[in-house]
Amino acid sequence: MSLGDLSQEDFKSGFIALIGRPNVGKSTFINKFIGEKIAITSPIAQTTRNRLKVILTNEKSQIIFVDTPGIHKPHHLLGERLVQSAKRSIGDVDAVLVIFEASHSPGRGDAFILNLIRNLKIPVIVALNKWDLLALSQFKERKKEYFEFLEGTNWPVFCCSALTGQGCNELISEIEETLPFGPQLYPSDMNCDHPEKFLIAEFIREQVLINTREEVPHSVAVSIDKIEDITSKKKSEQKSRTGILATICVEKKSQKGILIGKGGSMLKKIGQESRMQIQTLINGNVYLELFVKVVPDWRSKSSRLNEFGYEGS
Ligand SMILES: Nc1nc2c(ncn2[C@@H]2O[C@H](COP(=O)(O)OP(=O)(O)OP(=O)(O)O)[C@@H](O)[C@H]2O)c(=O)[nH]1
Repeated sequence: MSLGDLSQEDFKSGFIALIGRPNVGKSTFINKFIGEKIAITSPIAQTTRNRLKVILTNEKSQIIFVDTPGIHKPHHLLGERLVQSAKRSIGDVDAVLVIFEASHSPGRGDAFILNLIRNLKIPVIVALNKWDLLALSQFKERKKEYFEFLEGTNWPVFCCSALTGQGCNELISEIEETLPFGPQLYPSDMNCDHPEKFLIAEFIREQVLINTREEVPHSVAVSIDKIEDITSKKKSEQKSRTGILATICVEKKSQKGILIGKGGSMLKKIGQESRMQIQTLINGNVYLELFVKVVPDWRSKSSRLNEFGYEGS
């Protein structure tokens, strides 16, 4: 672990918040920038619930990305907390990367975000993401629509794809350029401010979202009950192994049934797929045991939200 040369005068460092409607690709950008999977992504909106800081360090700069939950009109207490959390992030950073989904023309939700950041006193960079979904014949028209939509802002605009990486290097150079001069704030080998336990829970939640689609989504939370070294003492079986016990909490009995699936098939699939991801994260073998518990209405209960780490203001 090493900190950069703090006396280096031309080093740049700072925090940049990723802002955008749910599902625009904020987490996919973060993973692409870092070159490994840290933030969870799924086709279901509002995957990101906690503020995750992801750190990208090189010889010239340290960029600290603050992933935020997608901004939208809230429908319940969890939704309100997510939007509060995203708004709070904007107040604490050196710059904002606002992401729009270029596969659609700008709409009312985008205008809501634009109004939120229009008068900010910090630099704003615009990413028109999912550019890979556009046909060549749409490029010119879509660019024009967004330039009109952003009129009067003077913000730099990048057409890119967080999925393919198109335009991402240019975006990183612009962010580096924008950040203030300052010392390295985190060690060079640290790329995330959340403990592994949190990431493990997020990987399991991601597989629940991907595999159950619309049937369970937002009423799921994962708690990690135990992580222990279960490496066999036998000389012939000396491969290191980590045992993980986790509970998936849902709001309704019917959701528990969906999660377990016929003969336990769904839970088995979720377990197998999240285990693969966790093994890559911790670089070792994993034995994962999952339980499903019904906690009625947890999203509307303040104490439960705090327990799962969704802090209020
Ligand atoms: N085709 C394409 N798909 C993308 C791109 N970026 C993200 N996606 C997909 O869009 C979906 C949402 O991406 P996320 O990164 O989870 O979006 P998010 O903004 O973090 O979502 P929330 O956490 O819900 O706010 C996933 O299925 C991604 O694979 C892109 O550049 N091109």
